[in-house]
Amino acid sequence: QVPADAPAMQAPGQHPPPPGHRPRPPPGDHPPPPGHFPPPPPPPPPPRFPPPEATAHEATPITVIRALPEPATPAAMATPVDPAASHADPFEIPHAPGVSSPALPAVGSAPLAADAAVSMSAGGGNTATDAPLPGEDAPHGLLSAWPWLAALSLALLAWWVASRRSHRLARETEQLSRQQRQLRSAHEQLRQQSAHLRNLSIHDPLTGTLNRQAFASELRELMDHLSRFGRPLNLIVFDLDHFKSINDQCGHLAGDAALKLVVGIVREHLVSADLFGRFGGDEFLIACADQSLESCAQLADTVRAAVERKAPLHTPALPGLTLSLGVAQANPEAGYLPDELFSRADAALYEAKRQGRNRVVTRDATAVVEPAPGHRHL
Ligand SMILES: Nc1nc2c(ncn2[C@@H]2O[C@H](COP(=O)(O)OP(=O)(O)OP(=O)(O)O)[C@@H](O)[C@H]2O)c(=O)[nH]1
Repeated sequence: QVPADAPAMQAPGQHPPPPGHRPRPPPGDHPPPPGHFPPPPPPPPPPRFPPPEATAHEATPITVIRALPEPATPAAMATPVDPAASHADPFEIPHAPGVSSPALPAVGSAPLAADAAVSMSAGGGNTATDAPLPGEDAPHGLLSAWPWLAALSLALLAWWVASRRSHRLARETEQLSRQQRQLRSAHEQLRQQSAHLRNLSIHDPLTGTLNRQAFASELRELMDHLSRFGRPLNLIVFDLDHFKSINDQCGHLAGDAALKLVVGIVREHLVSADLFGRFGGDEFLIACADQSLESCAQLADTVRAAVERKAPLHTPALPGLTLSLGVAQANPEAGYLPDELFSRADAALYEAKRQGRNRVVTRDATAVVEPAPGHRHL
């Protein structure tokens, strides 16, 4: 028996009555007759049961957790919801009669369920209607899929950016390639124009031979090279005989044709190492490297004879066209001085004119050379 003043010291429900305790009958009730046992007392409240002041909203997570483990059958889904039951617990998922409701986990041993309920409540106030139906993806599935969707979106964005960059680079590469081809073509045109201008600057436009300045430059280079080895260099200076009369009798164009004919004949007898230039007017120069004076004089006479033989056969005919040639040599004894060599060859030419034209005159370094009238140089 519990003393009468004991319940006043304890809060109701905080301390369960000891086992075997039977509640005190209300005042005025009669004690049960012998042999009659009162109904058993309700089970004591669990220690961690939500306090009486907890709202229905706070208890909702527990209700949802109870509904999740076992989905309702189609019959249960078709059963209308009992309004009374809704009033009792608006967040409880209705179930059909006869369908056993999933067992509510023991409150005192369900801390994980309580945590899950808290997390779902924080997600936006779940209600019984938010619970996934059979066949639907659970919100947890969507939540677990969004990182993959985000990664896929990032991958697509990266591919799009890379694709645009690749197309831009391809366009720029094509543009650069086109500009490179244009530059290469322009460079080739400039190279050809430069070569043409250089060709014009060093050659005589009428006959194509080296002009006076170019011949002099080439002669000095060749002379410097041969002087290092002590090899001879021969110079031929020749002039067309009575050329003025050809111009006067046959015309200036016939005079040009006579100049070209002579140049062509000379070319037929030269080698690539020889130099051929036009001194001016009807005078020309030939430089032959590494030959004896006699051999070079023989070459000069061969050219003379060819002009004399071919001129009458030319069209228009150039009868009486002959050459006078003077030959001199630069060697270790005579020295390698271009102007001195030219003076001796020019004196030999003057001597050939003086002796009657259409001939070859040679002047070696030991010969007494009568200088040509007037002072000429390369
Ligand atoms: N057709 C033509 N004539 C030229 C050219 N250059 C110079 N002449 C002429 O060539 C002639 C040269 O004559 P000269 O050097 O005085 O003497 P030449 O008549 O050859 O007589 P010799 O030299 O004494 O045999 C001049 O009448 C010039 O007008 C040219 O490019 N074309």
